Parts: sequence; structure tokens; C-alpha cells
Amino acid sequence: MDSLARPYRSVLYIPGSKERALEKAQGLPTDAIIFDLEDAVAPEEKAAARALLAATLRTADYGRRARIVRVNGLDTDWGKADLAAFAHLPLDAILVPKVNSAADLDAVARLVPDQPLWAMMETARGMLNAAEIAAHPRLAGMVMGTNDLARELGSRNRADRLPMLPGLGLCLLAARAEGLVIVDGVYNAFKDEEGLRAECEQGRDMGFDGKTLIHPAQLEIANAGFAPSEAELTLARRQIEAFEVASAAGQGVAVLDGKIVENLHIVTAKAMLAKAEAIAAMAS
Ligand SMILES: CC(C)(COP(=O)(O)OP(=O)(O)OC[C@H]1O[C@@H](n2cnc3c(N)ncnc32)[C@H](O)[C@@H]1OP(=O)(O)O)[C@@H](O)C(=O)NCCC(=O)NCCSC(=O)C[C@H](O)C(=O)O
Ligand SMILES: [Mg+2]
Repeated sequence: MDSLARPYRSVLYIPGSKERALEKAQGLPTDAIIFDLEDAVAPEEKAAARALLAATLRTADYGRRARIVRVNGLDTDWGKADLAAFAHLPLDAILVPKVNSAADLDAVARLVPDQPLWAMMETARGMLNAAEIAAHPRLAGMVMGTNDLARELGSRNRADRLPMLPGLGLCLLAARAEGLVIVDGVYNAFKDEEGLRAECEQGRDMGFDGKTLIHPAQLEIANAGFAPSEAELTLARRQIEAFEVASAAGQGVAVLDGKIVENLHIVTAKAMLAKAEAIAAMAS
């Protein structure tokens, strides 16, 4: 599946140390998986988790779900060995934690020349350098790390995420300027469905492709929140039809339900229909 057409509504973290969760994920309705070797794995479990994950990825069938491995940073005892273990496995990306600058990606890119890279955007410096990070030639996606960002900022957790908005906006702008995938941060209270639904709606309104998740119970809400609704799809089809009729009559603009429809709206409408098709393909 083409990476631009692939949906990323739900991106589930799985600790690389948890055998049962690694097995369970083969049947979960998630668009992508982040197999984590970083913060979800205790220092004493790092080496065993790396070996378990590499063996699992050689044999397990994760179907159409995107396979992304989050390694430890190169400034840790485990980063270099993590990259060596996953350099040649069939993955969709290596996710680099705590990226501060494009130079951080250069260092990883040299060690895994054949893998696309994704960047965790979760430091104050990373926010300020979002544009140069997004422009890195090997980068294909960004993931917001709102827990680490809140820690660095010293901000408080608020339902409206006011302290996060400058960073979220900067990274979105940078990702979209370079045509990258970008997914929102996690919602820690994994039993709070209403809170998660509200945060997915906020992320979708802002323009994120999807949300990172920590528990299977969060999948359904993210999948629904980041999929085009039936009303949006119906409007997209009607806009395309109205624009075709207007174009055939030699007009550059159509009017539908009292609103103008221009070519730029058709681009959005077609992208929405393509996304719906890609979502349907995930389920087939
Ligand atoms: C949060 C958890 C520790 C909860 O675990 P647990 O109490 O075991 O959950 P349940 O008993 O409710 O689990 C029910 C079944 O679901 C499976 N399960 C649980 N979590 C996952 C998962 N993430 N993926 C796949 N399957 C999962 C259990 O195995 C149970 O299966 P079964 O035996 O069939 O009943 C736990 O959910 C967890 O560890 N979550 C992931 C935490 C994680 O990865 N954290 C790091 C990423 S977040 C982060 O770092 C963000 C960023 O960097 C930032 O800065 O913001
Ligand atoms: Mg983090």
C-alpha cells in the first residue's frame, strides 16, 4: 500500500518486552503499530526485548498494519545495538526518539541506510527545529510525544491541551510543508473514553492523520474519530459532481448549498474519498 494512501488513524504502542501483547496485536484493528524498545521497556529488559522483538518481526504476520520500531536514542547504552538489530528487517520505519535536530537523524540514517525514518517530536528544541527535521530527506513521518514535551515545558495537563498547542501546531505545519504523515500524542487515561474521544476530535480538527494509543480499548474511538464520516463522504461526492457540471458549462466555480466549490475543494474531496478507500482496504 502506498504510504500516502495508507491510513494512520490508530497507531498502537506495544512494549517490545510483552510477548502476549505482540501476539495479540496480529488480530487488533489498528492501522499501525509502534513496537517500543524505549520508554515502555525497563533498562534491565532492554536486551531481551530487542531479541524477542526481532524474532517476532521475522515470523509474525501483522497483515496490512504498518510496522514501526521505536529504538532507544544513540546517546543511550542500547541505541546502536537496536539499530543494528533492525537495520535489515522488513519494516515501514524506524522511529527515532527525542529528535532535536536534523543532525540527530543524520546519525541514525548512516546506521540504517535502508529504512525510512520517523521522528518523535517531544523536546522543546525539536519544536523549534521542526522545519529542518521535517525536511530531512529520509524522514517519512512524525509522532507527537506530548508526555515528554509536557515534562520539558513544566506544563500542567489540561483537557483543552492549551500548553501543547504551539508545539502541535509547529510540527503540523512542518510535516504538511514536507508532505509527511503526522500522528498526535497519546491519551494516558486509557479507561476514559469520553476524554479520548474529545482529544481525537481536537487532533482531527487540527489536521493530524491519527492518534498514538497505549491500549487496545482505545482503538475503536481513534478509528472512528479519524475516519471521514458518512456526511463528509456524501458532501465530497456532491462537491465533485457539482464541480464537474460547472466545469462542463465553462465555469471555474460551482455553488453547492449556498457555498462556493473551487478546484481546491475538489482536491480535498478526492483525498477524503481516497482515504475512505484505503480504510476499507485495511479491513479486507
Ligand atoms: C497500560 C498497560 C500497562 C495496561 O496493561 P494491562 O493492565 O496488562 O492491560 P489489560 O489487562 O487491560 O490488557 C488487556 C489485554 O490487552 C493486551 N494489551 C494491553 N496493552 C496492549 C498493547 N499496548 N498492545 C497490544 N495488546 C495490549 C493485554 O496483553 C491483554 O491481553 P489478553 O491477555 O488477551 O487479555 C498496557 O496497555 C501497556 O503496556 N501499554 C503500552 C504502554 C506503552 O507502550 N508506553 C510507551 C508509549 S507512550 C510514550 O512513550 C509516548 C511518548 O514518548 C511521549 O513522550 O508522550
Ligand atoms: Mg516520549
